Amino acid sequence: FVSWDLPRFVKVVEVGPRDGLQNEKNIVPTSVKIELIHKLVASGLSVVEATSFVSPRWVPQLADAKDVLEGIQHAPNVRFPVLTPNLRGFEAAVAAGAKEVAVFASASESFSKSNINCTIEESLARYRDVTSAAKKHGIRIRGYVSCVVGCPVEGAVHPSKVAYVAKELYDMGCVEISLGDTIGVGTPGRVVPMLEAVMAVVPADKLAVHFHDTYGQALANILVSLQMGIGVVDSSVSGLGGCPYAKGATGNVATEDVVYMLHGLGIETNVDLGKLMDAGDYICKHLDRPSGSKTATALCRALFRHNRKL
Ligand SMILES: CC(C)(COP(=O)([O-])OP(=O)([O-])OC[C@H]1O[C@@H](n2cnc3c(N)ncnc32)[C@H](O)[C@@H]1OP(=O)([O-])[O-])[C@@H](O)C(=O)NCCC(=O)NCCSC(=O)C[C@@](C)(O)CC(=O)[O-]
Repeated sequence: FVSWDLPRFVKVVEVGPRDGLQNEKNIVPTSVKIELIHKLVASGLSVVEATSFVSPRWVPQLADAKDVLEGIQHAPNVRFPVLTPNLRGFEAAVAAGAKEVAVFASASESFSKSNINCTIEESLARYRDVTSAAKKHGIRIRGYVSCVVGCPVEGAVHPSKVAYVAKELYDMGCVEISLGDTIGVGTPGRVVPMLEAVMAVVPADKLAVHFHDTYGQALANILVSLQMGIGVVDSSVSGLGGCPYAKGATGNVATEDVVYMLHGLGIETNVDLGKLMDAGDYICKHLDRPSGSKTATALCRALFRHNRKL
């Protein structure tokens, strides 16, 4: 499966405003979320996952989903998917103007229970209702599979379980399946067999990868995924994030680091790294924390040294 034939273009799906901010201790004001989204769009990103229409009791950080979605300036050729865990979330999202939604299942039974309070089969039944409603409304629907290599409770997850859930989501009408290493334990040694199993049942051009960087393996995992034919990569500006129901998991791989690697490989993204760093700087200043992106940190230091010499 693995080859050096890399894609010429990779679509970067920015998940910072959703995955990045869902785990923040302090509630980020709606206006800051909207400004962050606008800055991310200004950097050239064409898909920015904006928020989640989930229970505010479960994820209070995103209780302002409706206001965020309604407050965004919708630009042509830019998509703003939102997470919907059930029909109720789907209906609220559509009422607020969503044109794309995402459902999220798990390859691990324990994580399904702790994240969405139901079994894998129950979640798939809910998502069949959501996908059929989405088809009626002409809404694009993405499916996530979480815990594709490891689960915070069960440990290693067998590739066959990931393939099963991915195929179910694909068969019910999800047009893209994002494979999430929710706790960031994967290495290329485990990611390759997982992708082989999934690619045997879902075409590579319908897959995306979503790596958290807990063990610093995300870029290596992305590179092998590209070599295996994947052309869509999820990431979070400044490496924000973590899942409230996966203790110890850090943020997604930083978008700045992904873009730097892709450009270094000669792969186009349409993303302007400088403008992306502005977006990262904006949210990090608001959160009062340094960037989780090694690229942003190194480029800022280099710029500082350069300016001191002038
Ligand atoms: C699925 C539920 C709702 C089940 O939650 P539940 O408690 O089993 O369901 P419920 O039907 O009993 O509802 C509980 C309360 O939520 C309300 N409710 C019910 N549905 C909605 C809705 N859509 N929007 C707003 N409110 C809703 C409902 O009305 C009720 O309100 P109350 O009577 O207590 O006032 C809950 O477990 C939930 O919201 N979970 C979401 C958790 C979450 O967002 N986790 C982070 C997602 S990240 C992830 O999954 C991984 C990913 C995608 O990033 C990829 C990766 O990194 O691997």
